[in-house]
Amino acid sequence: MTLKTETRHAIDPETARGLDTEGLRRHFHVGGLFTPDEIRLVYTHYDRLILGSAVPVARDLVLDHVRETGTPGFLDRREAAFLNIGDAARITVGGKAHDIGRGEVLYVGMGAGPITFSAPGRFYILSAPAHRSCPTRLIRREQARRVEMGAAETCNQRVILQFLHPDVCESCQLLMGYTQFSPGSIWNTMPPHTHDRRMEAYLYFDLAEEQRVFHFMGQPRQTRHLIMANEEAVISPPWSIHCGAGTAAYTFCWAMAGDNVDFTDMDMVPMEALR
Ligand SMILES: O=C[C@H](O)[C@@H](O)CC(=O)C(=O)O
Ligand SMILES: [Zn+2]
Repeated sequence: MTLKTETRHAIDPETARGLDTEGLRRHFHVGGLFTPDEIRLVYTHYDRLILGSAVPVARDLVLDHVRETGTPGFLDRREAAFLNIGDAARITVGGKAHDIGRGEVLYVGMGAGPITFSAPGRFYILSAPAHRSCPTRLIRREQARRVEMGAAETCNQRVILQFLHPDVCESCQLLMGYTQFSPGSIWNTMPPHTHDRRMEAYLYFDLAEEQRVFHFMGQPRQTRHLIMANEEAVISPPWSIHCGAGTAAYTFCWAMAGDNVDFTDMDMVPMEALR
């Protein structure tokens, strides 16, 4: 079987407060992605966002029927985005081939049909329910919206590349992109924020094997941490902050689903409010 799907239920912040490390990881940390010749999906009950991976090596991988969605085809009532974190490869959707380089994103609209992933791509999968069909589109790095943030003195100089963003590519509710650091900068999203209107998921990648990112979550006055290795993901509930510091440089893909697609709609948490 080349498709493995796991379900994560949504939990409330009071329940999350009482969890130990293992419990927090069971609910919010996602390991085991990027297994060769498999499609792995995590169906979350946070805005029904699905995240996962497809790593075709010896053969093409096809994403079509996923029992958890209750529809004959995966994209019948959903939209998706695929980020290639591997070498240049091909994704075929509805008979059309898209050559997708490293760091590029393919947006696929509702109803586009089965998706075929070809080697040597290493694909991060994101999908959310959709209510209409937006055009399928390959987005190159230079087409993404660039937002420069932070400073070297605060170890958080970084560029946010926004791919699924209203100014770049139309979607129903998926907003996504990735953030890359300048050498010596390791802090993402500090000071942090919440956005109760949208959940978020992070995938940490381009992190050296022996390095880790300390990812922070929880309500602003009840913070917890999760230790993340390369190519591991974390689910951020709408009530949670999401930020992190690495022991070395890394890149992370952020993705959101929910009530709006306004990237700047955040409730900033001043550092003095954190506990
Ligand atoms: O809601 C937005 C997300 O948390 C991320 O885009 C933040 C981020 O990439 C960063 O500050 O580096
Ligand atoms: Zn956020």
